Amino acid sequence: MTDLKELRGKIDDIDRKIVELFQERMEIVSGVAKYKKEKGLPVLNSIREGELIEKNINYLKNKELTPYLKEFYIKLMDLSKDYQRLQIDKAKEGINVCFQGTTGSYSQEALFEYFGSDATSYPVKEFEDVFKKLKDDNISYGVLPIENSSTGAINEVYDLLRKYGLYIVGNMTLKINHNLMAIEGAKLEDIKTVYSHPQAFKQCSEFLKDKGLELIGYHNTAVSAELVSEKKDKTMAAIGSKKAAEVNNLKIIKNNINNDDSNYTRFIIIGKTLETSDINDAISIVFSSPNKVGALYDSLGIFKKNNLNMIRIESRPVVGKPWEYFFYIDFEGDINNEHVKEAIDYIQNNSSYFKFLGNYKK
Ligand SMILES: O=C(O)C(=O)C[C@]1(C(=O)O)C=C[C@@H](O)C=C1
Repeated sequence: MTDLKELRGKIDDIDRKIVELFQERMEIVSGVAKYKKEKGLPVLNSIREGELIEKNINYLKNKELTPYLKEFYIKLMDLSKDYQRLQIDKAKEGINVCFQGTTGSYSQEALFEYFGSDATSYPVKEFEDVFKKLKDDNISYGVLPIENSSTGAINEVYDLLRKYGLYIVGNMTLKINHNLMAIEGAKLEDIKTVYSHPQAFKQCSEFLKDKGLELIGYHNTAVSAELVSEKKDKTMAAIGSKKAAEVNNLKIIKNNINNDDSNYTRFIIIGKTLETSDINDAISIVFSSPNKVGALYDSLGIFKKNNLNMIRIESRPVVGKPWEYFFYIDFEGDINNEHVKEAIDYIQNNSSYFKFLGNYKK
């Protein structure tokens, strides 16, 4: 009879190999989790599981083991899925993102929409602080509003994108519903002063006009709500999101006061490095053309020549050079595409200033 010790010795040798292979498999599975997270794919793929079980059963020489091997793979892939979910959750938890404003601001709402509610959000006072804060090792990304569908570009953010060597790595659009809010018991007739971001005043100009209200521009809609809540003054109101009213214990006196019901703000996500991925389909650049006949025309023509769809153009003045401009262009494309490279090379070589701002998902 074979010695039990000897058999166990053989099992130990096999197990060591299994552990090595198990570890190797789980490391690959972790890569699959990363890919699935980026593409927004579900962890479970029943078709792949079925195919994998069938294929591996075919490798079996001892067919008596079929149900055992089947069970083994079902359990193995359950563990694989558990591990993938853990990796995805860990990646979300680890993300620290900075935004301008305070709890309840639209930027924070955009941040949670983009990164998920497990992300840790850090508020800062000014737009520029978001850029500065990204120098900290523990902050990975920043979220900033870049344009509104009713009032246009947020110029300060455009200017800051040139000043700092950071990249646009994503963008997201949020529907903005502004509300007039005040402390409990206050009525519309009591309100004399309204605090909010100047952009919000513009977006609610129809509602605000002819009411004799004093409008005081503040850093941010949510900071305005915070102030009104602190002052406990019935004559003061703020304009901001429903969330800002909730977190500051304010009552909404009038909801949806924006001029246009389809009021959207587009936010950009900025990061420290250029992030490339095969799902990225939008590119942002900024350049300034020499002040001579046809220079801008030629630069823009290169997009048509390369069959690239321009989606946005903004201009900002070059301070110190009257009537010279920086042109910000967003166009569809992926940085690895030959036509994109050709267009970018042309603009770079024919501009007095050029900066690549990022390649991200539209
Ligand atoms: O291939 C995949 O899509 C995986 O996620 C890997 C794996 C596996 O462990 O083999 C895990 C979960 C899926 O349901 C299918 C297969």
